[in-house]
Amino acid sequence: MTTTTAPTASGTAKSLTIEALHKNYTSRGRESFHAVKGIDLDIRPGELVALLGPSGCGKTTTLRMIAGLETVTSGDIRIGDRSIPDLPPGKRDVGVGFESYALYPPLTVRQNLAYGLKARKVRDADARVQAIAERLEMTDLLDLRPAGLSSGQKQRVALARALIRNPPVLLLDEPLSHLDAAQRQRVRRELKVLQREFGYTTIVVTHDQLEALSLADRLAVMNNGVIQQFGTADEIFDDPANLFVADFVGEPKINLTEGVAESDGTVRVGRDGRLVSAARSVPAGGSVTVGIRPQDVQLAEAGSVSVPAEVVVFEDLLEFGLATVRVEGLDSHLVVQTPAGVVRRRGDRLHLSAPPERVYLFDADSGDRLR
Ligand SMILES: Nc1ncnc2c1ncn2[C@@H]1O[C@H](COP(=O)(O)OP(=O)(O)OP(=O)(O)O)[C@@H](O)[C@H]1O
Repeated sequence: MTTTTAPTASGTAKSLTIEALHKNYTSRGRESFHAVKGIDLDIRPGELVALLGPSGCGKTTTLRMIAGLETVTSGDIRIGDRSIPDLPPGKRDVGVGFESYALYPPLTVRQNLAYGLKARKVRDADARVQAIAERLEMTDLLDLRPAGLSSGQKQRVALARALIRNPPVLLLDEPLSHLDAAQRQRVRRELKVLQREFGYTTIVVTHDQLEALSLADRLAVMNNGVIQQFGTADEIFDDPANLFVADFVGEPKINLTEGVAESDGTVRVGRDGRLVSAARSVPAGGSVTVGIRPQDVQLAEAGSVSVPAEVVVFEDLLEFGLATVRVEGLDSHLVVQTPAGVVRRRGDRLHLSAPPERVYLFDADSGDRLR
């Protein structure tokens, strides 16, 4: 396997490979907790991967194992060809942007940023501090001490500290969560520019999908200590591996409803509705969970294979509209995205359909995708 690519400003970009990684937290007198359950990830040199998942799914634990802040229960982590679980954190070639990573209180931000560089006798340490501070819009913070910083300011300092060493691998845990909206957008863009420029192989942990989509080359969607799907945003959005991924990724949220597979290959939805799905591995008469994204719902002719519905509420969001509709025989409403300028009113009757490859079917018990 090749593990290096073209030289970048930071030297040579390195791959990051994770194999069968497990973490079992054990503490005396307490039940052990299996937080990470066999993760595999193959991250290309210079690639930015977002680790996306709900609170408690094991994202931070995974990052801490790569950084060496947490021991590995089993499995391997390699940077390039080098296996790192037995190396101390300082020898791993990893830049860590964790908020909790303490700054030295008596030193100013400038001194904190320069500290590691000076310890390694880097000659242009002061110039590098100045340069990174300018890129992250934080020159005004350089002469302050950590105790005087807001949480958003601390976050930018943590990011600067991770970047300043030009590490081949960069690990960022919720790097923008405390910034206000405008700042978040600017720092996000700058982070991406720097990451591209210097070729850091990067993992960003986030539970914010917009952040993940805008930053990442590929997303790893995680739940319950397991990677549920690893792919580009389009792959994950267009071809979700299971019910969890379909439900977790996408805004507005996917419609999920119960359905019954018919012998003619259609799926019954509600009392009178039917849809065509491209899924073939569904036994006739079987109960399934049907998933359709609001963006994929189309209007159909009355009498065609479709789902009759009635508008309950319409929201005009300028760039598009959202119609919430009631379907006879379904417990919950469906949401339909409509093009800009199309106005629906309460009581409007519609016939809904969707392209067959966009009508996702999931096993009603396991949530596995039926194809
Ligand atoms: N030191 C520990 N001992 C025991 N259990 C732990 C320990 N640290 C974390 N856990 C548990 O492991 C699970 C995963 O935690 P982790 O912090 O990795 O999740 P996360 O996905 O990063 O969540 P969040 O977004 O809330 O930080 C959680 O259930 C957490 O309670």
